[in-house]
Amino acid sequence: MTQIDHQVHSLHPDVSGSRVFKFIAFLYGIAAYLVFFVTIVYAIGFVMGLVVPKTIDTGTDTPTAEAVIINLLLMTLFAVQHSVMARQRFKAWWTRFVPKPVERSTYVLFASLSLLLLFWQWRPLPSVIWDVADPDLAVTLVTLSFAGWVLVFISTFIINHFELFGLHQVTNHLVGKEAAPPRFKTPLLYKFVRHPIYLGFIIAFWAAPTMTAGHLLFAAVTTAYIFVGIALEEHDLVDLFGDEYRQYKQRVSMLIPWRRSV
Ligand SMILES: C[S@@+](CC[C@H](N)C(=O)[O-])C[C@H]1O[C@@H](n2cnc3c(N)ncnc32)[C@H](O)[C@@H]1O
Repeated sequence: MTQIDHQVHSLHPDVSGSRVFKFIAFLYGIAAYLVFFVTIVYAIGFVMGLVVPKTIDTGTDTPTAEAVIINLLLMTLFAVQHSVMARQRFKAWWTRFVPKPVERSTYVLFASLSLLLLFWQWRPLPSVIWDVADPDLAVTLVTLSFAGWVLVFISTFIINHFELFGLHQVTNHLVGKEAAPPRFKTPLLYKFVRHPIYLGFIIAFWAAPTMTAGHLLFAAVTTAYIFVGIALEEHDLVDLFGDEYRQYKQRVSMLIPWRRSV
């Protein structure tokens, strides 16, 4: 290091290890988690058409073609943000600017904000595709949709809820604990399907007693995106865990427990 470099370094010391930074990072992690939590709870109301002021079937009246384009753009924005920011190469690049301990929280925050934008700007397409008349069947579908959301929540805890949403990372950083390297796990539900969280989303989105064109567009595009997301995620998991993950793929089905192929 030259004399000048040394002086510059002394003027701008690395603050990421300081106690103040650790505490601010921790508060940021909590704030990002709270934004995520509000977003996911809102998502349940948005998709199921319950309680929240703006649902998948309400909002500004928009001509059909325009509504489809706006909705597709909103879903594409979420998909691109969510997939690009999850890739190892992107993480390696942007942790040059974003401190590593808050990388996951920042990802969670951006994903939540792009979803909130989607909920806010989503245009309804009210044509009814199906409307279940039988009250028992309608209640069964609503229950199934709730069960899908419950499956999502339970599965996040089974795989590691607090690490998935960044709280684990900022807490470890606060108390000065080294981040553990990622471990391959197949706890409980992961012994039956490789992607219980995504399965929960698919069930929650499709099990609807009244399916409008807008809801159908949402369910179809998100399901297609889930399959793309699975391909990208599994590519990374094979890179990370090698044969252990390859064998898991052969042993355990993707989404449907009794079907090997999916
Ligand atoms: C949003 S979670 C979704 C997990 C899974 N795809 C599911 O649907 O339940 C994505 C994170 O879980 C990690 N992951 C997925 N399966 C895993 C496994 N069997 N063991 C460890 N980590 C896993 C991925 O690397 C990724 O960081």
